[in-house]
Amino acid sequence: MSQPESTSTGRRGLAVDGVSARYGNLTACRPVSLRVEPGELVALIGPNGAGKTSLIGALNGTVAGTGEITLDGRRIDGLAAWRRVGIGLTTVPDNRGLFPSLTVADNLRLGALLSDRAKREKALDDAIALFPFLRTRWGDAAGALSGGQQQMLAIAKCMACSPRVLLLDEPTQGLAPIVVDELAEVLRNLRARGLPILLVEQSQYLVEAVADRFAVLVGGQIVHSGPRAALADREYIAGLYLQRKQAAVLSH
Ligand SMILES: Nc1ncnc2c1ncn2[C@@H]1O[C@H](COP(=O)(O)OP(=O)(O)OP(=O)(O)O)[C@@H](O)[C@H]1O
Repeated sequence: MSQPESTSTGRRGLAVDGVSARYGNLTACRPVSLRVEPGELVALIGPNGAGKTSLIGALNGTVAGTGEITLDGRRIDGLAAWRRVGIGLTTVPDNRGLFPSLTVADNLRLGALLSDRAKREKALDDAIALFPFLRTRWGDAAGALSGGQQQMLAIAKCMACSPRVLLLDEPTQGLAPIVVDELAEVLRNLRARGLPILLVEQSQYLVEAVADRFAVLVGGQIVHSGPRAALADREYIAGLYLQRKQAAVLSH
């Protein structure tokens, strides 16, 4: 990975320039560039195995990668994963990243641990304010919550880290449509607060409900990007997914 963390462009939000993701000799995602501005929700869609989760991993530092990642003008690609979280790059992983046997309270406290000490209590209070039901489940094991409530807790845990950007990997997995609507409302609310959000999602329903822009990742490459309105051309988007069959999906 490239080293400097100090370069400041003065530009706010998330800037991704030529970021790839690798597992040893396997390239899961070729160099990708994208921007997520403050108050913007960008969706990354694509077929299974396209490299979406791997790209999220390269951004948050849990998967090896190359390229430049800049958050609010600060280069972070040379930093360890935990330091990226401390700076404000937070992820809700596809498995939600909760500790099921710990209480709701302790999951949130763990989330807040990486936020600046002086801001920790306020970050925790803000996270709970977003999801008031959490107070009623404060002492319950996270694993005892419904799937939808666990997803909200996972987002609240990230909010307790005082995020500057939120990465969300397939949050609708296993959720009933009514819960997906609630999730859409939560994401719109976070976006309205100015938080940049990068959403990886298979559900076109959620993407159409919340995204400002989208990009299609196929075979580890962005093959198309556009405003939300362009998603209406479902036949075209579906055709892009099919390119997967023709593309050399992974290079070794
Ligand atoms: N830990 C790993 N080690 C080796 N290869 C991996 C690993 N994780 C993913 N891959 C490979 O990288 C490629 C991209 O996978 P990835 O999970 O990033 O795709 P995806 O677009 O998120 O797919 P899905 O929507 O099914 O989660 C796949 O071919 C996958 O087999």
